[in-house]
Amino acid sequence: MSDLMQSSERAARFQVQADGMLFDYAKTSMTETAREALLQLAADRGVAERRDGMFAGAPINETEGRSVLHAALRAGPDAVIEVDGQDVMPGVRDVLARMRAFADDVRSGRHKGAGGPITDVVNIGIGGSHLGPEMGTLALRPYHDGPRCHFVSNVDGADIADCLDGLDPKTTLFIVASKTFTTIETMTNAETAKAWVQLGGGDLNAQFAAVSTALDKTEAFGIAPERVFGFADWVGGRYSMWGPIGLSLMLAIGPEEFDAFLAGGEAMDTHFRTAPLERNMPVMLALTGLWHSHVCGYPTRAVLPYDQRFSRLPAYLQQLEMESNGKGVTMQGDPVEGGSGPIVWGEPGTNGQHAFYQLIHQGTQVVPCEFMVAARGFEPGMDNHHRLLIANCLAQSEALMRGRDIETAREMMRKAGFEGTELERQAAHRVFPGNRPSTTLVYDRLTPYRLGQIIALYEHRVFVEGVILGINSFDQWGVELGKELAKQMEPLVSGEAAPDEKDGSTRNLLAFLKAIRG
Ligand SMILES: O=P(O)(O)OC[C@H]1O[C@H](O)[C@H](O)[C@@H](O)[C@@H]1O
Repeated sequence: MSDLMQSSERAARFQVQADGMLFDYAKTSMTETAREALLQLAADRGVAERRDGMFAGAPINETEGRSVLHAALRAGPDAVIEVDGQDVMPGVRDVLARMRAFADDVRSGRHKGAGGPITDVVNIGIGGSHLGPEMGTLALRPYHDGPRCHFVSNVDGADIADCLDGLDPKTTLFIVASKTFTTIETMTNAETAKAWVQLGGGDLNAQFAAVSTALDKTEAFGIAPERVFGFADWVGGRYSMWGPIGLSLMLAIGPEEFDAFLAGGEAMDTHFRTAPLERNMPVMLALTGLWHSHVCGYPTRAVLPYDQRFSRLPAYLQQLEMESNGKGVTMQGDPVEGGSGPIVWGEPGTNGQHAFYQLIHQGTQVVPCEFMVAARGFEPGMDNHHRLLIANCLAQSEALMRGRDIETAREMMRKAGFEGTELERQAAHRVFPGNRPSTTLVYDRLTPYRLGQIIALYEHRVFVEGVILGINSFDQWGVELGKELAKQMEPLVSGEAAPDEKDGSTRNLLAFLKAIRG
């Protein structure tokens, strides 16, 4: 990598700029020849055609026979997008208008709970009905001017108990967010919330809203139709924060800022649809990812936002990337060539530097790092913090690339007064192999518009990687088996049924638990 960087043109040739953002992939081992081959692969695998099919409403989610149209949720006022010959946009605009009206009512205090204006909103959902709004709400903290927003997802009672502690059952609004409205975690938490509101003298009718594709089920749960916000099955759960699933975010930041978030997403859609592949940010982010995972063979990648408000971005991207591309078979059901998409993990910088960066710098596995940093923060008078943040981000990618050789380490130890074998031993610990790849995404500030751009960037990146690997990025059959077995397991935990059919380990675990639980 250092050799490649000797070329004075490297940095300019290995970057993509789009609408005020810069994606640098110069600190990788990708050569011009490799990039040409990767671009050829993208063309051969039909990335552009598949992309156009997605935006046109073709049923590219073939295993479920569905279109993939989350982009319709952020499409501008003139868009016409057809599914089975029907324009879906009037429906999209209608539900968005209803969300806006509801958000305005709640935020202005016109829509009240039993105890007066809504002070707190609790989004009850999991997976795609949780991670997006939670990540986005944390990311846009400087824009919050609505009720406080909280998120409950885990079936562990600790989650909802800790959330409700200190909230008022007469002024808390619950949004039950579930595409299917059958997810056991969400339904269990929603029932608990219902009982809590009832016990506390709240107004069940006014203090519950629902977001779902299953309108019969929201009605059966007892949520008034005027507070049900529906969406279609062509919006995948992990791609859904742009529509009704984003209601909690809209309540926190207001409809206008939410519009800016949508506009950012749409701007990235336009870029993705129109920029030539070599200057297309999602395409180059995807090709860099595939270079690392499928050519270099690095099994994981770290997402390292130097932006504290992106603290939940790694978790969000874990679902987006691993639930989309963590599959062993192609669309046709054949084994995936070269393996599924990579393991994604990460933490905001600088925190990670004081924890797991040791392995990234000196461990024997190579972890491609995806750095992100804003040029400016939101904290007036704290630019000293922000300068340090940027400096650390840039220093890490430089250190990963340059490393430190044994001669330099020896020299350091000599200066520190070491000699002989002790000098050699101390020097060995101070060697950094270097030649470790990273990319860096730079943006001005984490505004709603930028958030929209960045999330759409990653969505399209996952799409491109999926197309090239031949994977259907829009189903998730791999989550089913565990759910089925959990259903069978519950009566064994409660003691209603005997675990005779289970394996020895599971029987042993159940017996140990039973001995404690009684
Ligand atoms: O929105 P829901 O239907 O409640 O689904 C919530 C989540 O659970 C499922 O098991 C899937 O793994 C996720 O893709 C989904 O986002």
